[in-house]
Amino acid sequence: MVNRTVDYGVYLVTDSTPAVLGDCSLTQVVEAALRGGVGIVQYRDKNCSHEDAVTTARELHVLTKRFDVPLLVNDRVEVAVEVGCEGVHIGQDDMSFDAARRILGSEKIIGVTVSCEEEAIRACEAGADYLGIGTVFATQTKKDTKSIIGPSGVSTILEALKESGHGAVPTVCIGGINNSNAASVLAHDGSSRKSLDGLAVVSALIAAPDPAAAARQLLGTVLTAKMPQVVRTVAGTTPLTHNMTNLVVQNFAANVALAVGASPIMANYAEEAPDLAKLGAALVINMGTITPDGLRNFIQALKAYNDAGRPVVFDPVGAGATAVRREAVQTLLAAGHYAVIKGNSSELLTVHGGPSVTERQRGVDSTAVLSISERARLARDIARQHSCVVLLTGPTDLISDGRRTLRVDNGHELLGMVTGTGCSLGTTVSAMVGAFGEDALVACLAATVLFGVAAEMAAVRPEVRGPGTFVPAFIDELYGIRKATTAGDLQWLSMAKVQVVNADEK
Ligand SMILES: Nc1ncnc2c1ncn2[C@@H]1O[C@H](COP(=O)(O)OP(=O)(O)OP(=O)(O)O)[C@@H](O)[C@H]1O
Ligand SMILES: Cc1ncsc1CCO
Repeated sequence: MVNRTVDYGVYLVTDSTPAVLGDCSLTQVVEAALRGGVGIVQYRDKNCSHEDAVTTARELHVLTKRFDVPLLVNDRVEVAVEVGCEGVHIGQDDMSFDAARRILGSEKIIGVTVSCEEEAIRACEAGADYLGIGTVFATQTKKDTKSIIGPSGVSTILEALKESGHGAVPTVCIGGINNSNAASVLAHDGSSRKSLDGLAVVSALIAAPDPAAAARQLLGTVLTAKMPQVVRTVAGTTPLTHNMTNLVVQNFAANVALAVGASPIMANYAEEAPDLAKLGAALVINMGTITPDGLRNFIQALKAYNDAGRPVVFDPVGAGATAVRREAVQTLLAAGHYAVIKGNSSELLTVHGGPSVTERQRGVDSTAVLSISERARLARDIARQHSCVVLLTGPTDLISDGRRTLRVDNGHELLGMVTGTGCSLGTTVSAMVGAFGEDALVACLAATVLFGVAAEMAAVRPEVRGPGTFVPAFIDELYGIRKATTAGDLQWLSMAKVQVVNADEK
């Protein structure tokens, strides 16, 4: 079993046949798809010579390494060995799993195609690193399909995996998935108790006129479909959120945490941090009402959480407003690692720019005027700089882990008229990242969309006449969405406005 985090969200399987690739270059198409957010690539060519397969796989491996994405080879284990790529994918009629494992060793990824419950359970028992479940729909590229299982067949297999204790094995489904049917395939799997980790596609990317755009669209669909799982996990595990936060928002942030199903503790004394981290908490460091004593406590608590391997969310409130805050930001950034850095544009310009930045915030609200693309780039660059997820708030929120960058267009202007909505979003993010550590980007996305949709629902309630009446309605809607999600009602998901963006676009 390999010990690395693989993003199975959008899984590209190559096809070099003229009917699919046309006269395009395979490496160019794969590069575009990687730019669009593909998280894993499988090189599949059943017909070419060993030498040609090795040459192509080597070219692809140079590319995938640049994107820090694993490359697998379909069936041809000897090609994978020669190229030194990250693993193989084998079908039921290919080399046996045990033989492949013996040749490749324990560090390589081995995925297996399965089309029924028995095959799925057998592959998991043998030690498969992930399963490709299919064929979902009949396709031009795979006419030799034993069985077309449809979305309901996928659900049956997922259910069987859960029942047999293999719920943790990652799964993708494959066969005729494209941007028109992806959402419904994922929605179908939502009824099962184990969710798909991603979608494997061939023609939807290889034959797409713009593979990068097609990959972005697919990724947006996959990430959106994962949000209910985050909300359910928080509701089901009641994660502890340890807030070292400002004097203004203590009560509001604690009530928001309760509404989303988390357990808040507002504790500013760092001596408590090791114990709380041991209890599985996630920490929020919010410097809204910073003091010298507060700063010392932040640093000590940050170290305790880093030592315990528990996530920390940094909310550099008012970062650009005063010299004291600008210096505190630098001190806190240098003191340890954050899972998430969140803030408005002014705050994150200061985080990015260091002490010489020209951004001068007038208070805790943002005064920066940046375009959406500038904000996307800012979020992406800070994420890379600090190896974390960045959540840049405002009327449009931008979220990036340095590789995938998303915009969320949910929310309501009343959120900007109430103090502490950004801070309580930080608290919510900590609960979501604390409960759903496998993908902090998805956790941030779920928190942000949940906030935005709850605000939209609250704003249209008849009793809401302004910021004062908005606050209790907003808390009620957060609670309502949590309750609906755990009861299987995902109507709120249709209100989500999520798009994967190209952070390189000027
Ligand atoms: N005009 C707006 N329209 C829609 N949503 C908004 C608007 N302004 C803010 N939001 C939402 O409000 C939340 C908080 O973002 P904001 O940028 O106001 O944080 P902040 O400045 O850190 O707030 P605070 O300092 O009050 O805690 C986010 O979910 C964001 O999407
Ligand atoms: C108004 C205010 N002042 C310091 S922190 C805070 C809460 C919103 O950021």
